[in-house]
Amino acid sequence: MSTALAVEGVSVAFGGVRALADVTFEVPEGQVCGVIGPNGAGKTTLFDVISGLRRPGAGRVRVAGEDVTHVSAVRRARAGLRRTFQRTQVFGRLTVAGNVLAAMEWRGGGGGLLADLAGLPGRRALERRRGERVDEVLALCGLDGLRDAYAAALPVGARRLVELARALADRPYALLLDEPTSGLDAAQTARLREVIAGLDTTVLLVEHDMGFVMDVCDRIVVLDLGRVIASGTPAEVRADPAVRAAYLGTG
Ligand SMILES: Nc1ncnc2c1ncn2[C@@H]1O[C@H](COP(=O)(O)OP(=O)(O)OP(=O)(O)O)[C@@H](O)[C@H]1O
Repeated sequence: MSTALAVEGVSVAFGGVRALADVTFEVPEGQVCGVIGPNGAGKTTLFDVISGLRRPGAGRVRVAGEDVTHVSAVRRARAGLRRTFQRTQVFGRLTVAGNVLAAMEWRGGGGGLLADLAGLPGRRALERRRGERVDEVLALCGLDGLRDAYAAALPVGARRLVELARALADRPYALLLDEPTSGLDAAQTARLREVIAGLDTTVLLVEHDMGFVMDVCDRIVVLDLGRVIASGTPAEVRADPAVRAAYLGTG
């Protein structure tokens, strides 16, 4: 199995605070990996480093074997590394379907104004394919009933699913999900679990809901004070005394 994401000896310091200290782990292609740890453990900083929003003081990030440590966040996203945020980022003035369509169009390839004017057959075929993909992704995320609703009017749980649909729209290589269940009700959480289980995309997720993490993840990395204190299958991590002490306070 090849490695989709690799974090190698990554360190980040904010003044005297070591947010990440020599963090190393890998996520094999197609696997779902959870990152857990108490508040301030460094989870958000790790996501910022992997997605390219923050340069590490030391270490490397590889995506599909390529060293992307010095590649911008936008170029990483264009290459198929997608991220959702703790605070949802959707276009409130667009409908749910419009949001998903916009996520497919931002990469370009539509042919631009000239192609629009000429109404090229290729462009029409492309639009039809995109329309079909929008429908597919909305159905996958349980949003078909909200297709024409404006994103701004939606409750937070539905907005989160719109963000997920946007991230999935053009079949990303890898997905980083930041607290994906926060704001979701039980039915939406169950749907999210199904969506993640059905993906063949590599997923790295930060999540506080332990039941969810244990359920959906193939492997889990545990951070505490910027260090990896354990990693392994959910069962291994659950049984690890260091994890119980640091994270669950039951050591
Ligand atoms: N921009 C910043 N400036 C200074 N310190 C920061 C900054 N961002 C994070 N830190 C510190 O780095 C450490 C790791 O923070 P980070 O937000 O990555 O943790 P986290 O695991 O995501 O926490 P939470 O679960 O609360 O979101 C914390 O001690 C935090 O206070």
